[in-house]
Amino acid sequence: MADPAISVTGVDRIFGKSRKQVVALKDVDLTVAAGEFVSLIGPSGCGKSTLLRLVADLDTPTTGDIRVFGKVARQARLDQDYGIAFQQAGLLPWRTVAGNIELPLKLHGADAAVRKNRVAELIELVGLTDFAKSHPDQLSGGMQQRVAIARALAESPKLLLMDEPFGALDEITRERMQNELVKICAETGAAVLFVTHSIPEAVFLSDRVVVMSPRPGRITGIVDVRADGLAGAHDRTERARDEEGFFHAVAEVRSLLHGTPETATAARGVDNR
Ligand SMILES: Nc1ncnc2c1ncn2[C@@H]1O[C@H](COP(=O)(O)OP(=O)(O)OP(=O)(O)O)[C@@H](O)[C@H]1O
Repeated sequence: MADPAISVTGVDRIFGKSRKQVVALKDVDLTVAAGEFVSLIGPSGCGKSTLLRLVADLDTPTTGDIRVFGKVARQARLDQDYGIAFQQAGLLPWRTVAGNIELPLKLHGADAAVRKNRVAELIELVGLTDFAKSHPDQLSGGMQQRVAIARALAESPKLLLMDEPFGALDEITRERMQNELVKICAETGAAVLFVTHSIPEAVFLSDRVVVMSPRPGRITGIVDVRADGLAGAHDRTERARDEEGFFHAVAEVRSLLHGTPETATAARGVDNR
């Protein structure tokens, strides 16, 4: 069987020493299958970003093991096995839309013709063909975020790590971006680990929603949205937002977040394949 996109085994992350110590993550085990969309949700400070940073090898666990497509996290980073998109689009203001998307390809030595074709493909994928020559300050927040997503996809990663990429957007733009992300994932087959504070966003986008508790950050339950009758994340359409299964999954995530799991939810909470 193919290696999972991510496997996190027995991970703790403790910051600082002795009395000033912060146990940001404790006993975290999580597997994200190839092509699977998994969201992390939990109160502020529960360690969501820390977990994402560990997977991206921007930080190192105190104990435990992290693999990305079967490789240690550092090797996966060196091999550019994933794309990253964070809340701030982080675009270079002096480069055009095309220039920003092209950057990772340029840094990694792709030749000019390859870069040109790939950038044109990506700009079309995120619907910004008319803005290829614009600069970031000429774009709305949603458009900037689309550029950041295109840039994260530049090297066709089979995994995307996204930390509240739509957190700064208004509700309408946010829903539109969620719909686009579903389409992009269906087209690219990429797995996603996605941090969010929004329950409906997590449910709409994900195959599974991982609920975390604060201090020390642990996984308290996992809601399999497909078990509520929704299509897999790649096949979701706007209509899913009105389905009964959607509301049921939202209620399950909410009850786990508030620490009042229903019996069924608690049973499903240990489902971590
Ligand atoms: N470099 C660091 N040094 C010390 N403590 C840290 C560091 N990074 C994170 N922490 C602590 O670890 C805990 C988890 O932080 P983290 O940013 O992962 O939470 P989060 O769930 O992403 O929060 P939010 O939803 O507010 O973004 C917090 O208590 C935070 O203060």
